Amino acid sequence: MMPFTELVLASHNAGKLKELQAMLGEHVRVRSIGEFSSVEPEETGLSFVENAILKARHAARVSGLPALADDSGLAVDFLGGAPGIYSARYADGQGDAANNAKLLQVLKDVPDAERGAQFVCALALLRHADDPLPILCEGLWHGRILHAAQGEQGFGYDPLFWVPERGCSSAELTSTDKNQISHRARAMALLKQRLGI
Ligand SMILES: O=c1nc[nH]c2c1ncn2[C@H]1C[C@H](O)[C@@H](COP(=O)(O)OP(=O)(O)OP(=O)(O)O)O1
Ligand SMILES: [Mg+2]
Repeated sequence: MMPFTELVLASHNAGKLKELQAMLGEHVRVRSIGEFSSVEPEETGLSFVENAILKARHAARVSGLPALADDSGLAVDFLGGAPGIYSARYADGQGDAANNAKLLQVLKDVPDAERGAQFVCALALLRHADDPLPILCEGLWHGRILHAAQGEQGFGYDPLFWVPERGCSSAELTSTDKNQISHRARAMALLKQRLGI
């Protein structure tokens, strides 16, 4: 049984919000943090989990509702896991296109066999701002970094992420397909188990 009827999604990323809403919308009334605040808390944590908790805590505090946050990113093997928790800030806050251009440039001479990468997603659910025991779930999605952007769907690094099990980039998947196999989908499946929904 779902322990509450309404929750706030603590993300300012439209692509993420759409995916989370699609995965959760039939179970609970989903609100967006944008309805309550436009302030984005600084992501000062040193792990996905810490950042997810601090975003959820902020959202729970300003909304008075249970809050779910997603902290995610791309970990590239050749780069020792970078950009990782700094994925959104990889090109110094210039946005997705600049992040993607930088990644392609950095990996320019790296052969296919060394272009392995994983998307990482940490979800944190706080029942209230002072919840001492957040529910934490994570998901990984293994793939490879392409040599050029491919596809128009999704957001962020999707056009650069080759999905071996589908033989296309993540930006060439339909949203329905991506939402069944992605890092976020895996983390969400665990969260649903925890919530009994
Ligand atoms: O499925 C994905 N497909 C493509 N790219 C993705 C995905 N999932 C995370 N990413 C990238 C986007 C961003 O560069 C970083 C997340 O950063 P992250 O701080 O968690 O999110 P954000 O700043 O965009 O929004 P917010 O913090 O308000 O939730 O990883
Ligand atoms: Mg962020």
